[in-house]
Amino acid sequence: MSPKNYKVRVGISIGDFNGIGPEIIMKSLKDKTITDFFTPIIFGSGKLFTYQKNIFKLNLNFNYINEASQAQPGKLNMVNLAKDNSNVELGTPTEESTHMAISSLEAATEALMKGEIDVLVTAPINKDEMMKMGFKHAGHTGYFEEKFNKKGLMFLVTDDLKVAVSTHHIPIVKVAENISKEKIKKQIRALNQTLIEDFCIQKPKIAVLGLNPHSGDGGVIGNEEIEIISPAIKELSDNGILAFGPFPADSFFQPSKYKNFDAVLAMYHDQGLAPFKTLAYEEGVNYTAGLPFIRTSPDHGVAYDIAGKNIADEQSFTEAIFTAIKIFKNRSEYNDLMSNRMQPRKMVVDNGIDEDLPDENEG
Ligand SMILES: NC(=O)C1=CN([C@@H]2O[C@H](COP(=O)(O)OP(=O)(O)OC[C@H]3O[C@@H](n4cnc5c(N)ncnc54)[C@H](O)[C@@H]3O)[C@@H](O)[C@H]2O)C=CC1
Ligand SMILES: NCC(=O)COP(=O)(O)O
Repeated sequence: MSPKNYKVRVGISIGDFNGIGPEIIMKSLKDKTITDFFTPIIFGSGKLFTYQKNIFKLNLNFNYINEASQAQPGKLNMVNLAKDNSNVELGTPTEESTHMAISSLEAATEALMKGEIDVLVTAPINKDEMMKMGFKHAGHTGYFEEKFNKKGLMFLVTDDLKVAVSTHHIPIVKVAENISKEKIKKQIRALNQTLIEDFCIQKPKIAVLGLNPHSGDGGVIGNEEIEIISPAIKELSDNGILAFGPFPADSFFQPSKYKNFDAVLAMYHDQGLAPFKTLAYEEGVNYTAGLPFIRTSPDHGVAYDIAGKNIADEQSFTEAIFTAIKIFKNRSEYNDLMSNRMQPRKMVVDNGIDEDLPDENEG
């Protein structure tokens, strides 16, 4: 078990440095007492951050290191991935900034897998530019799934509202064919498990949204609710998981409804993220649940339109850091609790996050 005063080592990948990544990272770390709470380890470049900290008039001092294992508590550690000057063109992605985004993510992920950092917080990337440079995934989620050989669940969280999405970054025309009873069952189990293990909610109540308008209206506007979603919910609730629905998505996000549940499973990206970002934008955190390692990020993108203007709000990034730390501590406590249980009472915990979920058909 980590002692109570253990300072979690928070790895930070910098994303596209021509977006708002470095600005929100530095603003999140600007308070001199921040290292009392955790040990930051940025995978970036000293010269790049020195240049940008002057633009944003921030007074930070970094401890430059060659690898994460050299990080020191009490300091703003920076793994210096590039010794030369970087050409900064705030507001425009370049080959150089995209290349650095990939290097930073890869170095941070390696450190995470080697145990040199405890959690990873990723600053926003430009998926399109990364894919043009050979990166295989339309986002971090797919990248981590491949790296960790496990299906993750895109889970957007605040204290009050938690929304997961059944399909991730795929075209809308592919959504229906990527929804299945088995997949939804596994995702609800995964959601149930992450709520217990990572968020300390003992008996989570989970709402599931329908796919079609009015949840299909008895089948006249689509059959996925009748054939796929309702049977999945029924099987799980027969087995003790508190899953409810399918609810029509258009009216679900009234406070009097969503506040009755600990989390929501939406069927596709914008069905879940549009209401989430409307209700919880500043403090929203994107957490990739169900993986063996902890990764969070802010709930926004590279924001090229405001890069360099010194108006980017760092709150979501700060929340991403503290959410990752909280999950790390909750998970450690949960694991301690489970491993200390007396043998006869030990349950086999089906975390429901089987590796055999079919890949989303992105093409
Ligand atoms: N985790 C990640 O790596 C994510 C990456 N993206 C990528 O970002 C790029 C741009 O995506 P958009 O849809 O334009 O979303 P965006 O989040 O970058 O921007 C949407 C609007 O929100 C504003 N905004 C975003 N973050 C802000 C902040 N911290 N403070 C103040 N205003 C903020 C922007 O100025 C813009 O007007 C795309 O390439 C997308 O793939 C988008 C979401 C997450
Ligand atoms: N809309 C969420 C998003 O784009 C972030 O995705 P990912 O990079 O976490 O896969």
